[in-house]
Amino acid sequence: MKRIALLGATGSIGLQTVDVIRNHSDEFELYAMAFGRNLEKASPIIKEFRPKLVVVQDENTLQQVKSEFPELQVRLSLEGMYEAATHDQVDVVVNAVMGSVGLSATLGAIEAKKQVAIANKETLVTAGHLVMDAAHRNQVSLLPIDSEHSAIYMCLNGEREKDANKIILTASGGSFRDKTRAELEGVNVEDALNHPNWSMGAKITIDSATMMNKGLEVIEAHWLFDMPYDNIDVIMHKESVIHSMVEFVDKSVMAQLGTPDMRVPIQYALTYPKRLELPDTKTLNLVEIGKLHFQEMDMERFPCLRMAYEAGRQGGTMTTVLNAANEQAVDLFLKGEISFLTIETLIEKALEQHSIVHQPNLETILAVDEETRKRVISYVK
Ligand SMILES: NC(=O)C1=CN([C@@H]2O[C@H](COP(=O)(O)OP(=O)(O)OC[C@H]3O[C@@H](n4cnc5c(N)ncnc54)[C@H](OP(=O)(O)O)[C@@H]3O)[C@@H](O)[C@H]2O)C=CC1
Ligand SMILES: CC(=O)[C@@H](O)[C@H](O)COP(=O)(O)O
Ligand SMILES: [Mn+2]
Repeated sequence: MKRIALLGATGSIGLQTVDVIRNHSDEFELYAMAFGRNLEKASPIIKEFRPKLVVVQDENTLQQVKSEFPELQVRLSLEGMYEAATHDQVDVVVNAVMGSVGLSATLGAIEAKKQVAIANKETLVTAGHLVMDAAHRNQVSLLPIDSEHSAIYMCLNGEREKDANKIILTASGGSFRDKTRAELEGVNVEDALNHPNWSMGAKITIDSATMMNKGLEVIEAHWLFDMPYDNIDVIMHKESVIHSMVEFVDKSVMAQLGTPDMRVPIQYALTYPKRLELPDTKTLNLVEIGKLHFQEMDMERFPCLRMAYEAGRQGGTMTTVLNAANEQAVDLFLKGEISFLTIETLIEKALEQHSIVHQPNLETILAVDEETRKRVISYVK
């Protein structure tokens, strides 16, 4: 029985992880869970699984949980997530919170030598060198949940690291794939949240529409698979059937395919190296699909992807700024305070105005993150 600490339990990945745990209750126990403020979603999970420890984002939510579940141990905020992630009864930490707020829990879990299943890509973008250094020191392997990285992990299974030549990430194109830049002028939040293939949380759905999601995934792949940026390609593949590919030194290419269902990579990260049945997911029917399409990425149409490659190549705190500026700008867009195209303008400005710090420690990363968010707000208020 694996005891799981699930961070971000009320989100899109969190709820699908709960589903996986429910379907394999003989293999997994939900020992601890963290969420923000969504008690409506958290309450039924607590009732069903009776976790030993629950972490919430603020005092008000903490009081509500305590009054509904007086016997529960409830903790607050970042310290609480750290406690859940490092708890001596926990075997596996699933990090499915949104944003760089997940960083200290990831680092804590690694130092505590937990198995870490990571959906929280912002952790790797903001501080990939710290996370990977901790993982190597503690001999902890990070099991990716992000669909592309799970696909790459599967393609590399049993291969020698040095035989992999290139990673090819596929991009769906998001909600505005077929729009020109001029047509993006008038788009609204509702349109942007309408992803063609995946049902996901709001922030990542906007990232997908700006193509920043793929940019973050390029940086995530760089750290997870120790691959230089020049050897990571992105291609447009609108069907999201091929989740990603690896080209080897002999030009053989391995791809991982499946219908878009995040429970597949979530479950694989929990069961690796074995697999378990996933009965209610759709079988891939290539004959029904008929054709798969591929297209080169246009860096002028998708400047967020260009900025992510540039920030990744510059390294140091540039990716911290990229991530924090993006999180802040997307938040402003979701609140209706800026237009869709202003997201990329704000990120570009924050990157231009930042003086890089090389090999930043955790303190510097947290400071740059906070300062960048404030700066982005100051550009519009
Ligand atoms: N959704 C998907 O299919 C995919 C997601 N990912 C990645 O997985 C991560 C999660 O994405 P997704 O599930 O879509 O996001 P959601 O927005 O759906 O969920 C985010 C979760 O994090 C919680 N949360 C947010 N801030 C805090 C905080 N300060 N303290 C505690 N909990 C917090 C939320 O709580 P509450 O709602 O209660 O406030 C919620 O449970 C992201 O990094 C995303 O990029 C990667 C690949 C696919
Ligand atoms: C499901 C998943 O992993 C998302 O990150 C997905 O990749 C979004 O798709 P695009 O960013 O390709 O639109
Ligand atoms: Mn992805």
